[in-house]
Amino acid sequence: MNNEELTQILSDSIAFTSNIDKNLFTKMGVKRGLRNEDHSGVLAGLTRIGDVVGYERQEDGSLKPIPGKLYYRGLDVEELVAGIQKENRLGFEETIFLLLSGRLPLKEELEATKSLIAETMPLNHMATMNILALQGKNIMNILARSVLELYCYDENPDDISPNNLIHQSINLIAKFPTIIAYAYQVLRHDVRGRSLHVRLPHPEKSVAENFLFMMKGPNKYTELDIKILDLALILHAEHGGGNNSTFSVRVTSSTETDTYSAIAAGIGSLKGPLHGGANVKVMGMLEDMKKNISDWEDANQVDEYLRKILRKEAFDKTGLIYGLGHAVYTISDPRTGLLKEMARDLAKEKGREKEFALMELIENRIVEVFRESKKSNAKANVCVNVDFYSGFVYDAIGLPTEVFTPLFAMARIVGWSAHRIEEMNFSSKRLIRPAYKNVRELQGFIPINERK
Ligand SMILES: CC(=O)SCCNC(=O)CCNC(=O)[C@H](O)C(C)(C)COP(=O)(O)OP(=O)(O)OC[C@H]1O[C@@H](n2cnc3c(N)ncnc32)[C@H](O)[C@@H]1OP(=O)(O)O
Ligand SMILES: O=C([O-])CC(=O)C(=O)O
Repeated sequence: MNNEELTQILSDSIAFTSNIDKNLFTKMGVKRGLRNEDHSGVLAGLTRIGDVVGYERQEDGSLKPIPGKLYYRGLDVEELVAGIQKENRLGFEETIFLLLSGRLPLKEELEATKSLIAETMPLNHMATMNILALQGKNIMNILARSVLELYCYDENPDDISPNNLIHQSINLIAKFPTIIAYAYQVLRHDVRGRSLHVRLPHPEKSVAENFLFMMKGPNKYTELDIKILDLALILHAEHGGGNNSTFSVRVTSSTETDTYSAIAAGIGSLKGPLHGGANVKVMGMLEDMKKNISDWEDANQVDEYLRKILRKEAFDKTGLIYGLGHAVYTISDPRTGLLKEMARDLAKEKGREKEFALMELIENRIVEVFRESKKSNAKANVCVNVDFYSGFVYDAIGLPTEVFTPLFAMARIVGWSAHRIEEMNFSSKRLIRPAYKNVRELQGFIPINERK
């Protein structure tokens, strides 16, 4: 038997070995996807960091859908954004302090946070050379490998004292933009044959501006580009303990492993198209739609294309409309509205109003088409999620698709850090170790000469 034949046998066995009847979950009281029958998440922990609210529990136990709310350390994110915008400031560094410390910074604390982050952004020479040498086309993969590489440059990588956890968190938060920008520059050089630019981050610039500077060079971005990137970073920074990547970080951290291993687990999770990878898929879906409908203002054509996706006849044929649906939000994702309003201004500045109007039309049609196509077997409420507009925003500020999901990681590293610190420091902590019910019947050992 050759290797291919053996692989085929093993691959054919998957249909049998992985077949677990959906009804068994209900019968045995096992929560599929750690979700209750009403789609709400099984409570897996307590946190003081983020709160994601999409429904209210009624006295009779049923869920009442409500407009989505997101809180960072008890502060409504819409209020945080409005406060920062009113004072005409950028806010990502303030969000970092808020999420790590639990409160808004005083003026001098904010200034110190900005300086510390900017000063920590540069990579040392060896780390730069090693990251530049990493081969590969996927920047999430390169980011995970780079994070594991940083373990080697840390004198105390396994020290889990609170002080060292903060030190490591700041280091990773500050270095993610640099790693991502350099990884993209290498890709651009290797794959597209363009010059290799390794720009040093500037100690006076914000995270958002430094990222644009390292990606695009001086004078290649506008004030609005910086502002909207900063907003996107604020909005992606944290999403409670239950989102898949943060939960992965918490699960991994509960073994008391090192920071780099735990964060690499989060990156691996976020890369998936059902989670952070959806922003790339949304743009692909939009491009495909633009090619396949003749009139971008015709709601009937938009509806028909969306129906085709749901019938697995269009785009990636998975039957999924990317940027739609959420495990918690029902009526709205509060981040989508905030991003959309700035995206509207951006579309105007960049002359992309026609595309923005198409996105708005899709947003207006998507829920109805979903409901009518899915009928009774889908949950009653769906809304567009944050990934729906984020890809358009990044594209409009001239950032390439390869960095869309890494940008999500560049923000979420803050939430991951806060959750890792909480997971390792709450007084009644326990190793996270749920159970799986085995539903395989027993088999006996058969001597090798008697097997058929
Ligand atoms: C930042 C973020 O991570 S936000 C999420 C980003 N991901 C996406 O945009 C990918 C598209 N969306 C989805 O896949 C889903 O909506 C998820 C995974 C995000 C959330 O799903 P859940 O709330 O768990 O819903 P659930 O998986 O229980 O789905 C219920 C039904 O609706 C369907 N459904 C949910 N979302 C979608 C969608 N976007 N397109 C098509 N069908 C969908 C499911 O296939 C399922 O149908 P079924 O009962 O016939 O099997
Ligand atoms: O909460 C979730 O499941 C996914 C999400 O929106 C996020 O992580 O930002």
